[in-house]
Amino acid sequence: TACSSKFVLSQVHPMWQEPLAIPGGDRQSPIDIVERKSVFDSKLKPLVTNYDPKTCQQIWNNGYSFLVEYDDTTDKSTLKGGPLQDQFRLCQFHFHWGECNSWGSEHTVDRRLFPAELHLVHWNADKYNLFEEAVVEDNGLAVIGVFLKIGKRHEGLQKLVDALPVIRHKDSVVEFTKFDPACLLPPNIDDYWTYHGSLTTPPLTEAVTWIVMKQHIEVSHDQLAVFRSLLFTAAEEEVQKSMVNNFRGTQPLRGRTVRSSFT
Ligand SMILES: CCc1cc2c(cc1OS(N)(=O)=O)CC[C@@H]1[C@@H]2CC[C@]2(C)[C@@H](O)CC[C@@H]12
Ligand SMILES: [Zn+2]
Repeated sequence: TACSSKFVLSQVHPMWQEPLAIPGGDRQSPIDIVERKSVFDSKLKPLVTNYDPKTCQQIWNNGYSFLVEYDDTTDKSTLKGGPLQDQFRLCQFHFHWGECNSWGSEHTVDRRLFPAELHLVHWNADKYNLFEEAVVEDNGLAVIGVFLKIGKRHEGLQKLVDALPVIRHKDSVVEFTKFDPACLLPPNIDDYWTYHGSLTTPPLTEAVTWIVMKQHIEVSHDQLAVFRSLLFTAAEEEVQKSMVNNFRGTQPLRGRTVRSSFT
């Protein structure tokens, strides 16, 4: 299968065609984070997350990943500090993963790939009124990235894993409540890399302050296997396609500096 060690990752085609022209194009994500080239910035503050599980609303398969969506009409689930000047509201989190454990993450660290990557998407509620407004602004979005590794079962993730079979097909949605996304963060969120980039799925807008955690979290092989049981395709389509390899390849750094909050 494609997962045998001799298979070359470059032959894995992401599920959507890269557009020819990209808005701006010199601040695209994801990137390869070269540890020894990242610059320690002592002015970077600790990240402050304040998530209210009661704002968790639903989980849906959007045909690219599955998104756990939060009520972002008030300041109940917020992110501030770190590299951020303003307060951001959590609107959704989702994951990217591979067809096997050899690849699946979007960012890489010294070219190292992880089996999956979690993205917690926030928008700047101090400056804008809606996610859709912020998504086209330089300082509009902040996304926390967390790498996943295969290891012991993640107890907090299991409630999410149990909901996935109900949303197997594209455009399916199910109510999902009282989930605290803080349980998906690693123990130490003070060590991270940060840089200016873009969304990694259309509209690919260059609106994101990326905050990539140095520490990963562990999930079990069986938990990640349930991610792979999802489908890109809608129920009525005759050919069903497994939702795997839903990651974008790394993009040119174009002179950007990656800062680190740790030495
Ligand atoms: C799952 C990857 C995904 C989906 C979406 C975004 C971003 C996403 O991943 S990423 N890696 O953070 O770029 C930002 C735009 C979002 C979209 C989900 C659907 C929307 C919320 C639309 O309803 C309007 C804006 C859209
Ligand atoms: Zn993402």
